[in-house]
Amino acid sequence: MKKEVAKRVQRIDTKVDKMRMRRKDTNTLKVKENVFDDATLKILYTVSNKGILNAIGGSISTGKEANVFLGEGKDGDIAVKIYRISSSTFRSMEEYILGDPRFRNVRHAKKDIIFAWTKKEHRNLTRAKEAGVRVPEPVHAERNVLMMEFLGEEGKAYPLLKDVNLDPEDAKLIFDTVIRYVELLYVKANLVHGDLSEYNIIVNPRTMEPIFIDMGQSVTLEHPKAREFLMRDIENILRFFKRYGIKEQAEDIYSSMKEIKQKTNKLS
Ligand SMILES: Nc1ncnc2c1ncn2[C@@H]1O[C@H](COP(=O)(O)OP(=O)(O)OP(=O)(O)O)[C@@H](O)[C@H]1O
Ligand SMILES: [Mg+2]
Repeated sequence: MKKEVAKRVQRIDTKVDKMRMRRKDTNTLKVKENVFDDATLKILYTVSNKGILNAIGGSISTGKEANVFLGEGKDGDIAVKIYRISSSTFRSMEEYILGDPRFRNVRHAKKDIIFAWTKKEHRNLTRAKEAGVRVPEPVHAERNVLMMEFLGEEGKAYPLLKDVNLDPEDAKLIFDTVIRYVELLYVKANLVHGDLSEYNIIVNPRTMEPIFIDMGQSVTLEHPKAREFLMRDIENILRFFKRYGIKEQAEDIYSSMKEIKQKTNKLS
């Protein structure tokens, strides 16, 4: 048993080492920041010991705050989203803050915020799923590492909505589903995505099914800006689908959702 675990860790280690090597090659490499700092490596060991992640593979994406990798889970491919603890902006901040006794705990605080954020994304995905919204199935959150269903085939991620060629019929179908999901989130899950756009919707190219991703910033309706975020989400969607001849008004969509919400509340 121990041996097996060691083997798994070794596989993760080898992959990490490869990543490190590739880090030198800034052109091919997408991992610019220290994703695999010691703390994160430890987390990868932990989830490896728990049997959740067997190996970590190639980079799927490098974002502002997180990197997404293909991973090998218990039952096949999973997506591994790693929030970077040390971002470059934070490092320069450290220079000013470290050594100042008032901020003795700031590094700790920053970490805690990232961990809370990761957990929140996991929880938001669960909540969205329970409301009937198609999202990547959350697998596990550990510190700054979120593991979830990999949306893709044979190691290749499905495209984002922004990169899919749509005929007007598919566009209308996807649009209707996206609006239905926004409504389900709002009415059933009490959630607003908060960063919804063609960049955070994945499309299964075979079924043309839209899938919402990136829900770390999603807020509950108690949030003071929930309404503002909801309007912005709807407007982003309308802006994207305008090119396919869809010309609805954000206000109308919002009013209709609000009405349904009020009716649902009265019933319960
Ligand atoms: N479950 C998944 N399956 C396949 N690909 C995914 C999955 N989740 C994310 N991706 C890919 O990784 C990219 C980045 O993911 P995501 O949008 O969640 O983070 P992000 O935009 O980098 O976050 P931030 O900008 O806050 O750093 C997506 O655009 C998508 O291409
Ligand atoms: Mg994103």
